[in-house]
Amino acid sequence: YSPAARSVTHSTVLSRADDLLPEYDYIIVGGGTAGLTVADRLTEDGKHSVLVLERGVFQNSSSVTTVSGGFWGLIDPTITFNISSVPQTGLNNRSVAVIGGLVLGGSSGVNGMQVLRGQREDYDRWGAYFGKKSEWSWEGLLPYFQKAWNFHPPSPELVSQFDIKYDADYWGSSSNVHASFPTFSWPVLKMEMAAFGDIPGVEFPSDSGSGETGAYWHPASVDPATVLRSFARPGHWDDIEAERTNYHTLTGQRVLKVGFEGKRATEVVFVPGDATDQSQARSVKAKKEIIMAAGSIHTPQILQASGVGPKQLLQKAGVPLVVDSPGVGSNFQDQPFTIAPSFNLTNFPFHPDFYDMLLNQTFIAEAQAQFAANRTGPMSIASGNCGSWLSLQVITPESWEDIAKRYEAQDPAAHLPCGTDKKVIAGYKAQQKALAKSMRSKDSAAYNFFLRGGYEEGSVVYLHPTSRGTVHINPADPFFSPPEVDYRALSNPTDLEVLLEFTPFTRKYFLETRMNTLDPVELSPGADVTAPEDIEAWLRSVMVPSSFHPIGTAAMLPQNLGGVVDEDLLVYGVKGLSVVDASVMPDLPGSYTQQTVYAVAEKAADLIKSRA
Ligand SMILES: Cc1cc2nc3c(=O)[nH]c(=O)nc-3n(C[C@H](O)[C@H](O)[C@H](O)COP(=O)(O)OP(=O)(O)OC[C@H]3O[C@@H](n4cnc5c(N)ncnc54)[C@H](O)[C@@H]3O)c2cc1C
Repeated sequence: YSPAARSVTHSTVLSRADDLLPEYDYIIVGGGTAGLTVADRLTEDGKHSVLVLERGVFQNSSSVTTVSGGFWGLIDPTITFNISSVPQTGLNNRSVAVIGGLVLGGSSGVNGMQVLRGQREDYDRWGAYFGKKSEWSWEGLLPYFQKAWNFHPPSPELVSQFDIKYDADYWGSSSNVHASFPTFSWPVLKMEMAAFGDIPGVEFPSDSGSGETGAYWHPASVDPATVLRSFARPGHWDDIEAERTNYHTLTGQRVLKVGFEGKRATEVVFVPGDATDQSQARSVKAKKEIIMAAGSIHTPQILQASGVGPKQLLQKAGVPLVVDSPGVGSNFQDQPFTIAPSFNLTNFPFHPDFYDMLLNQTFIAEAQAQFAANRTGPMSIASGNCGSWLSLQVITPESWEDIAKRYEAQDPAAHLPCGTDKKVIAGYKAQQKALAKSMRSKDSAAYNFFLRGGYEEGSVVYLHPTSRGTVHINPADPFFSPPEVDYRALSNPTDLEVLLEFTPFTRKYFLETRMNTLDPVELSPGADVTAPEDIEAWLRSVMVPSSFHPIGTAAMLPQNLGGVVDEDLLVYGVKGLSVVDASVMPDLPGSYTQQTVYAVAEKAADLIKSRA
């Protein structure tokens, strides 16, 4: 390979689309978390040529790299997309912001850096959709979780100060993507964590990666050598060991569609990122495979715009049909947030705390000086490192069985969008059975309280919602208009039933454990809001249907269950096209999503190499 290219780092970065080779073995659409992981693995033996086409650009500003606080990327509009969702009828017709990374490295470059794995049952459930022999299981994925991360244990001082449990056997040490702990943490967290143990049924597992429920400390995606964000770009793109002339990257390019010869995917059509029409469209060919990694919001858009999607939607948009794949853009899931009361701890003897880092100028100046001197202290904390991941049995010992029973008895079509395809309904029926089982399992988490370490707390995430949304191309403009994103929040009544249990449980945590000695006063919705209908009204007014963990829009499920990809991650009905990003997860793990995305991508790379 000898294109006119400049090697800024180790992947060969093409400065212009004119420098592209006419043909690559593999083309990866989206240089995000999954895309760069797969690109790195496919190019490491030097046998295959790979092109990554990414809509964002290389960006190494402080909003990408800064660890402290965790969310500088989220608020930087130059490296994120921000789409308004369809107004949510379940949320008083509010539209909510759909945000993800639009930068080389994708959402791993803007996320909150919390590294969590979910429960064993989550991955066994995925495999069970295909049958007992599936290699998608906890045991099947564990080697990929280990391969995906380079684990650095917490310091002995942190371990003894906070009673942190960890077991390095659940982790690996060879990846360039790092999982590490801060060098400092907020003193109140010791008590906040211990207080979970005052609640019957809450365990303290041996490691955050052991696949169990309970209260635990977990690492963040931070490189401990530099105390900068560790993510897919440094991990799988610029820190690779030698320049790879077979690994090409072209940034600032918006992929519009995949082109087919018959049923074989052969080319990718793209335009410069700022183009508003197709006049500058060009294409590049793939010999072996086109690999979709544009994330759960844009992978379904590109597939639909390419003719792979629900027939009626494509007809409406005037997109020629390549294969009727009703699951593309259905089965959309994310984890609701802001769904439990928040409390102010009015008798608070712990100093410093999380709020000092926000409000106390003297403390902030000291923390900055300490970080500048040796990269330690409060500024080494990202968005948090501990909390609880608890089963419905723990949350509501009285009602979990009734909730599961009522959910299981639902007509699977009843709460899906009108006109949902029969196969997609069958897929939901299978999920309904599996999720009802999870509701009854003490080894599956429904509720997550993530702790920040301040005098005010109340950040709760619902891990396994039952409502299903959609991501569809805008029929008026499939290519340039953002996709229509509809969470269909609270469309399944089981979600409200579960969420109504989160309020009394969270109150119990503050008022009936050792937390009570800190004189907690409820801030929102307020102690006088106790009737279910009032809590429901509050939920509908404040709930956000997303924790930025979208999945499921190109689900790995059997084809008769509305699946888009098979167990090898190949798109049904066509040849030479696969999906490797978060959209293949058939349902959510009981955790945040980045750790799983990396593990799935590592496995995807092996699957792709095995068919090379
Ligand atoms: C603000 C935020 C906070 C989060 N916090 C956490 C957390 O703390 N812990 C956790 O575990 N998870 C977190 N997540 C979720 C996690 O980061 C994602 O699940 C994961 O990174 C998704 O990886 P992906 O490969 O599926 O997609 P992405 O990493 O988003 O990659 C998709 C890539 O495709 C590119 N692209 C899109 N459209 C096109 C197109 N048309 N042409 C070319 N390229 C295109 C995008 O620019 C992007 O680079 C967070 C996510 C966000 C957005």
